[in-house]
Amino acid sequence: MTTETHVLLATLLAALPWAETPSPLANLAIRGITADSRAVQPGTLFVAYRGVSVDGHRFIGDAVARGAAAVVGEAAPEDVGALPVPYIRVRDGREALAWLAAAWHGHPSQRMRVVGITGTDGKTTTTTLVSSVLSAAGEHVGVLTTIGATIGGQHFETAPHTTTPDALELQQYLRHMVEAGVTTAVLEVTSHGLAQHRVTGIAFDTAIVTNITHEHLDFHGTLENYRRAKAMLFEHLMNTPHKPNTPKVSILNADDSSFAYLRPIPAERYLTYAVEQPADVRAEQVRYDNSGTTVRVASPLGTFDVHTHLLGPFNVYNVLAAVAAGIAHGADIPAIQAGIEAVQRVKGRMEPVDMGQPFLVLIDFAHTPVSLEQALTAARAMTDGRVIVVFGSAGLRDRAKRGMMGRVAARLADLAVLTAEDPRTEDVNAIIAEIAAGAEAEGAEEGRDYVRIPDRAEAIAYAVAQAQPGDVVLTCGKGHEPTMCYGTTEYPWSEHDAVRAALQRLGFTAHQQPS
Ligand SMILES: CC(=O)N[C@H]1[C@@H](OP(=O)(O)OP(=O)(O)OC[C@H]2O[C@@H](n3ccc(=O)[nH]c3=O)[C@H](O)[C@@H]2O)O[C@H](CO)[C@@H](O)[C@@H]1O[C@H](C)C(=O)N[C@@H](C)C(=O)N[C@H](CCC(=O)O)C(=O)O
Ligand SMILES: Nc1ncnc2c1ncn2[C@@H]1O[C@H](COP(=O)(O)OP(=O)(O)OP(=O)(O)O)[C@@H](O)[C@H]1O
Repeated sequence: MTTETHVLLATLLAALPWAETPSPLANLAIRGITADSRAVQPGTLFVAYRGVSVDGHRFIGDAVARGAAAVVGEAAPEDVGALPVPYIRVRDGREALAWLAAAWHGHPSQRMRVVGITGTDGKTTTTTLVSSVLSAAGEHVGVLTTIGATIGGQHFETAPHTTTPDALELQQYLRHMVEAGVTTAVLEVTSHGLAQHRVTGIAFDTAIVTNITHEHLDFHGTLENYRRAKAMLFEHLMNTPHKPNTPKVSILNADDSSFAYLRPIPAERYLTYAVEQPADVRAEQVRYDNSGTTVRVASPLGTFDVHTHLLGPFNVYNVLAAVAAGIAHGADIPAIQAGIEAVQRVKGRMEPVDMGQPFLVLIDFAHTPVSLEQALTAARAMTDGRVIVVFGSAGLRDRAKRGMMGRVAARLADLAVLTAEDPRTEDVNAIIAEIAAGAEAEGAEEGRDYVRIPDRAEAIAYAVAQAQPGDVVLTCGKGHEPTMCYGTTEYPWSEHDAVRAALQRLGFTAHQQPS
């Protein structure tokens, strides 16, 4: 990343939270920062770290040959060898990159309020609800989720299959927000992003957790590591600068097992939310009707009703988290109610597709055992008929969850259509076999309770063709995603188009606005 401007190396290094050397480097002009040697241009600061698949230190020579002005790395200088440019050793290259990126962009997170939302399931939905509540309360909100970034009314697509961008890109978004007059940034933050220091250096003011369950253990190794990564968001509260009149607030789900783990992490204010346990923000009563869900909330502001168009009992939790965020930011009851009500749908999350068919079709993003269970339970509550589910499991990701998802589907769906979900370089049939093994362990029988149709468009067509009036068809795991990965290629994909095409094949043609 380079620009016409430059920043002195000393200024950048001063942002590192540990002492860095040397004054002779003070006046070196840096024209850009990158961790990718292929992006180095003359004057760039190259940051080397030990990556997931390759050691970035291997590319120092390449970076220097392309004109790097200086190199930051984790390795001891004697292991790097003699360089014609300054080498600055740091304790952790990724961490250093994050602070350098923040400094390069002028620490934008220190110039607005920043809300971070983490958890296994419900981050995107909660981020959407929180931003709507804060907007209704008069804040100028910038948002970054899996679905993309929204800044000053403009939408930006982010990279496929990623949520939390790399530190340099993320800081660039934050700077853009400041320039666009954003007063509050609401960021969906993943455990990958936390563990890889993509959000390190961001001055978070409010941290929210949805829940912490089984996911991404392929990446983190153990549940303990996964929880530690999530905890980093809460540690960033007190480890980053305070802003005037802005307390550091920790918003926790008192019904979730993460509560005991996250509560000891220091903050200036705690707000808890729950349905079951006592909590600051508590659902006293939940009513479902055709237009959505009404929750009676008992809170420090008093007791009031909020109505959401979102479907599914789990959304009660997402709504409660957003109410708590509103309270933390000083929103009044009407603003909280208006903000929750304003969210009509979240793309690809329990989203109905209505082309006049006599059964319900919902597009959902559930891709974990817990979220699949939640989605199926919610679907079951919407019908006296059958629940038909279409889903797969991603290649090169957490294998343990495949069988677990098969078990969940066998227990909760009347028919499961097992299909592709980004197989990547794995064999789609082998992935489906692992899901099927889980389903069979739960007593499901192929042909009766589940079928295998690897082609996802065909799987969806089959599912809707099986539906009888009153049934619910739920397609899980792709949601909003615009591509599907086979091998190493991302092919265009639209779950919405696939569902609409399947319904058209059955003769349903009523027009629905594209989502
Ligand atoms: C597998 C994985 O975790 N990869 C992440 C990781 O890559 P990495 O930098 O360690 O990659 P590497 O290939 O080992 O390269 C090491 C270093 O060598 C450098 N290099 C490499 C080649 C070269 O010629 N020159 C060179 O300088 C690279 O630029 C890099 O600095 O660190 C990068 C910086 O943080 C991430 O962008 C990248 O995410 C990849 C793109 C990815 O797909 N991540 C997914 C799994 C992800 O993070 N997903 C979550 C959401 C998950 C969910 O909720 O479902 C997300 O937050 O997006
Ligand atoms: N609070 C919740 N608890 C459990 N499941 C949920 C919750 N909220 C949503 N879900 C389920 O998880 C799916 C994904 O929702 P959402 O995109 O909001 O979560 P996410 O954490 O952002 O996921 P990702 O990080 O993969 O984008 C939904 O489609 C729904 O099935």
